[in-house]
Amino acid sequence: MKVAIGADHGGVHLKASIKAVLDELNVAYTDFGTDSEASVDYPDIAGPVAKAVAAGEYDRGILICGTGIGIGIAANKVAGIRAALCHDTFSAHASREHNNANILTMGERVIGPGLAADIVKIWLTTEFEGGRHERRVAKIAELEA
Ligand SMILES: O=C(CO)[C@H](O)[C@H](O)[C@H](O)COP(=O)(O)O
Repeated sequence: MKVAIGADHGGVHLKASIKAVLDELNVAYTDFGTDSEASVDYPDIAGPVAKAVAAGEYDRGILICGTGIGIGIAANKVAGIRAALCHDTFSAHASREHNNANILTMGERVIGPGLAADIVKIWLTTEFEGGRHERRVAKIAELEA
């Protein structure tokens, strides 16, 4: 599993703690920045991560901003991306089983590193269930056409 990870200035600290979780899990990742609290625009981080995931260069993406909202909205503009905002473990599980989410978004100004670590672990290890969900995800792709 290869993960692309990125954050705007509102998510740099949570990104650092999630990278430690990925290290602990022996999950390979590339950090697309940003690396300081200097203000950046979240679409400039979401775009490269989302395009790399959509191109198949990475299996999954993790994007963090202050809320997880803007960076997810931006990522979902890229065809093939199903970015899911998850601030609880139930949603993390369901976003994989039901939606086959390929990008996880979170907000550093919303949750702490402990819950975020649990969410990441669940999100990375939960498989897509397929079946009736396959049909629904295919209909999402039709909306992109
Ligand atoms: O949460 C975000 C977007 O949904 C981003 O982290 C932005 O940084 C947020 O809008 C806050 O912006 P600010 O320039 O740090 O006030």
